[in-house]
Amino acid sequence: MLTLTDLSKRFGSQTALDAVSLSVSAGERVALLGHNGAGKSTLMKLVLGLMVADDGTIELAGHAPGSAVARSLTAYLPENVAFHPSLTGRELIRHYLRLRGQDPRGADALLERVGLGAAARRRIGGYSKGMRQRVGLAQALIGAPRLMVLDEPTSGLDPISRRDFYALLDELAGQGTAILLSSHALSELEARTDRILVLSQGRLVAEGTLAGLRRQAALPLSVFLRARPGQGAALAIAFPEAMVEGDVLRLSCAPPDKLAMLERIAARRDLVADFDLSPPSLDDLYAHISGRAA
Ligand SMILES: Nc1ncnc2c1ncn2[C@@H]1O[C@H](COP(=O)(O)OP(=O)(O)OP(=O)(O)O)[C@@H](O)[C@H]1O
Repeated sequence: MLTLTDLSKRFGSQTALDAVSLSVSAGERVALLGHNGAGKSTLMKLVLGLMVADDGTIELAGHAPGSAVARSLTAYLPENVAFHPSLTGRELIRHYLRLRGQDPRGADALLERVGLGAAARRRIGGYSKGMRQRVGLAQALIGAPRLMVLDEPTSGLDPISRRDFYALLDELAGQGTAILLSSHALSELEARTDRILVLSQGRLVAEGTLAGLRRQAALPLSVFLRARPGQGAALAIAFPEAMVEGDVLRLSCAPPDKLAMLERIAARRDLVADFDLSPPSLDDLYAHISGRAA
């Protein structure tokens, strides 16, 4: 549905994108991750035809970005949606439906779909940030787009609204819509996207599923041991490399050494009352990927 090949964009001496190649298939949910200034918005604006690349090519189902066909296939939700505050949600969506040559009576169903049915007759000026984001999403759903480009769509949404939002994306992807969204937070993308692309200083520095990125990074797991009553000192001697954290011992374990670590713990069941294994957090993983890139 979307193919970028060796895409570069410079602003004066600033390289915003440096030879980025990627693709998004129909029905695929792809997340673009990166720090502030990594190039995410620039990439999206190029895909939408709002800017022209210095080098490289973009194809949307074989069409050039910004062409009439490409525009009709694509929907966009900008990072900061700004709508006229004195219009109601319903008036606004009716307006956009008319602009797209569609029946304005479809507005209520669209607002219902994004959870704004009850607020449809209220003025947007009185909406919360999350509600304005949802109006933006309703607007992006007009015309059943084949490609949705969503710039930090979940910023300002509370956890329940985020969950609802990703459920809606699942539904759209299930109907074959290709989705490219940007985010700062790896932690919110777990199980919600098919592929993650990490941009750093305009370059694509990592690509894969979350599980694949975890495997590539091979970050150590944390192991927490709790001693049997009165056995704390003996346990610390048995695991001399451990750090004492309150009433538990903390060890670090490389992924290939997991089984050996379990055997070692089981061998000291006379000292160990309980243990926990915790994989590296998504924030650790992201810090590792972006740190390595820098
Ligand atoms: N119109 C512009 N003129 C000059 N420089 C720009 C322009 N747009 C973007 N840049 C620069 O290009 C780089 C990438 O910016 P971009 O907005 O694409 O990053 P981003 O990943 O979307 O960041 P954020 O997460 O903060 O939205 C930055 O260094 C930015 O300053």
